[in-house]
Amino acid sequence: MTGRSAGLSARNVSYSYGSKRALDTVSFSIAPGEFAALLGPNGAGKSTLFSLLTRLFTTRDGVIEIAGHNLSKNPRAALARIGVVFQQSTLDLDLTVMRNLTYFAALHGLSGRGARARIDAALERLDMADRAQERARDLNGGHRRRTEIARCLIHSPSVLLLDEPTVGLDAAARRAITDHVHALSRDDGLTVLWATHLTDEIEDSDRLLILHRGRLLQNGNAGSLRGPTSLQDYFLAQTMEPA
Ligand SMILES: Nc1ncnc2c1ncn2[C@@H]1O[C@H](COP(=O)(O)OP(=O)(O)OP(=O)(O)O)[C@@H](O)[C@H]1O
Repeated sequence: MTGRSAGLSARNVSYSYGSKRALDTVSFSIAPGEFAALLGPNGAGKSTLFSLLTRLFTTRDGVIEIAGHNLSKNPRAALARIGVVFQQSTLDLDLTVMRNLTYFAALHGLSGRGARARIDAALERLDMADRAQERARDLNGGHRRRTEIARCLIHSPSVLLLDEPTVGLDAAARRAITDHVHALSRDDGLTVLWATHLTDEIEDSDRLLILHRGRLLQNGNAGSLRGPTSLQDYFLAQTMEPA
């Protein structure tokens, strides 16, 4: 399978740092148009999984497929289909929003009018069009994040990976960003994997993946999994350490 039809999947993926097992036979599959929340406490293995999905690290244990491309056999094609927002901001603070995005477009071989049209569309999608000429340094944290999300759309990826993208933001900015990214999955058919440890960023219709100590404890519809319990209580019950 190729193209937008295949979403994101991991099959029996494991990873160790020396003798420390950080991921243990993790398997899941996220369909196009699906928003999957990867929920786990600190140290669960979320960043390790992101490092494998973006090929910062590689493993021989397990198979990762992105938009139908096997990541270890066909890394170029697979990586071309993902848009990534890392935990740490990677904007150049001295450049304007537009220059940051133009630079990124050029890295993907996009220039001229075609690039400009994609950049304008991406900024519009994140309600950032009127800030295109502002310096990144002058933006608040929420607008910087929205710039980064717009940037990761420019090359028309089919899978978005966001590693705790709301860290350090206030409640209003967090809400704006979670709403924007939910809309990207629902309305544009993007496959989204969103790592977080904050349950209020997750909607009942989302797929919920609970990762704890490197193992995937739950994988299913968030509303069905939590039932009558609040997601926060459900998550705590799943991951509580014995006293
Ligand atoms: N370079 C490393 N060497 C040894 N152990 C590591 C290394 N990086 C991470 N770990 C361990 O692997 C496990 C998973 O870490 P990871 O950073 O993937 O978790 P996380 O869910 O992203 O946590 P956080 O939310 O704190 O970023 C943890 O027990 C962590 O201590």
